[in-house]
Amino acid sequence: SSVRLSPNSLATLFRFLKEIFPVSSSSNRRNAFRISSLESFSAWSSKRCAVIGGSGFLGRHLVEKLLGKGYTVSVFDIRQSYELPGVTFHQGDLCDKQALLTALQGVSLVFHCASPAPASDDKALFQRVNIQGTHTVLQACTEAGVQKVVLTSSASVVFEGTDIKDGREDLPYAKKPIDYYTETKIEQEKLVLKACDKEKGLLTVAIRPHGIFGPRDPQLVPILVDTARRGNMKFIIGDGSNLVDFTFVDNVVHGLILSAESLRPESPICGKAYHITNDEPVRFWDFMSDILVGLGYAAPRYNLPYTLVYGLALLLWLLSLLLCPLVAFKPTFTPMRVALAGKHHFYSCSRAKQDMGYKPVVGLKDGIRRTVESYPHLRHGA
Ligand SMILES: NC(=O)C1=CN([C@@H]2O[C@H](COP(=O)(O)OP(=O)(O)OC[C@H]3O[C@@H](n4cnc5c(N)ncnc54)[C@H](O)[C@@H]3O)[C@@H](O)[C@H]2O)C=CC1
Ligand SMILES: CC(C)=CCC[C@@H](C)[C@H]1CC[C@H]2C3=C(CC[C@]12C)[C@@]1(C)CCC(=O)C[C@@H]1CC3
Repeated sequence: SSVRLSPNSLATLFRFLKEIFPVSSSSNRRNAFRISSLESFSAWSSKRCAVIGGSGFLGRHLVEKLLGKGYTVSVFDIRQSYELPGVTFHQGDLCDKQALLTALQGVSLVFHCASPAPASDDKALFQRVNIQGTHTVLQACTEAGVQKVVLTSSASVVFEGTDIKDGREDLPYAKKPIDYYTETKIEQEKLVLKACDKEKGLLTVAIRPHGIFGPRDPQLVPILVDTARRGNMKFIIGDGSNLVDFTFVDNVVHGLILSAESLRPESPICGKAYHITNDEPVRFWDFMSDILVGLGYAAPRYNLPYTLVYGLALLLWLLSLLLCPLVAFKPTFTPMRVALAGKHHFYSCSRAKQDMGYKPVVGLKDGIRRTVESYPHLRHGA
């Protein structure tokens, strides 16, 4: 028979050993070496983590999974959207280093999942939170002795509004990002990957999901249903054949935890970016139709030329900018959404498969079914 030690019991064992064998710096070098090896081992295997942005859609799914896997979780967010036994909430702005330092005490692993919503399109806010804020997060992690940082980046960092088919991570960052959100996600990812420093003991990795959907998602399904309820979901932009990645939230959570657990000084994933998708590109309009029909709405049927819709969206966007001091209106079909709806954008996750053994845990059909079932209040006629 064999004895199994969990990482937590190893950490306890380490504290015990340290107490009974106090190490003096010069007298017992061999012991010091043993103890420091144990210390590093215990730190690497520690299950104390913090989720920045843990009140959000992805963050909350991540927190729930981490708890199920035996992690001790602290959430840091500007708002508290739920309560869960075993989770400590720290309400604060990630640009505030002191507030972060309090939340990061004793934490060895940080998941950074916070960002303003892409729809806000607020340049100053994106710059403050995604760029300056991430800089502050990295400083706080270094000061608090955090060993691993896992960033939720986005596959969109390489998307410029033109087709991407089976895009790999070595594609260059978008030179003309489609919006401020993407522009600042690029800078954020660069900052986090550059901070990876084995000598200083901080390891970082960036996970790039694409089109996350699932229960409690505040944007994809709600925006889609709102558009359908206003009678604007009759048209297909382009010929409807463009393939896109939509990623069920559980698969993103799986990729995030897998990357955290693979992040070690000798691992090939240090300082790198990884696409995490469902690995099942789907026609954008088939995916939208499955969700709409599942919720009792009609699927879009009439095709409109891509360039016409894009041109109109651009015009409306410019008008909204010009008129914003007089009337506040937000067009549903922004140029960014038209590009996302009418172009191919799907990504290869073979690097994640190879370096960390990633494989989606929920298939697309199953993910769509679970998502539709989770929105009874958005059903047609509800
Ligand atoms: N939803 C999607 O399709 C995709 C999302 N992502 C990324 O995934 C991450 C999570 O996104 P979602 O969960 O969808 O968004 P979300 O809006 O549901 O969650 C973001 C969370 O960040 C928090 N937050 C915002 N500003 C903050 C600040 N200054 N200080 C502390 N907390 C702050 C919000 O309160 C919110 O709880 C983001 O980094 C996003 O860029 C990447 C690819 C696709
Ligand atoms: C045509 C229409 C009204 C579609 C409604 C659905 C859209 C709201 C989504 C379709 C693709 C989605 C998407 C994102 C947000 C929601 C959609 C535009 C992101 C921009 C979210 C943040 C990212 O990092 C990239 C995503 C790409 C896909």
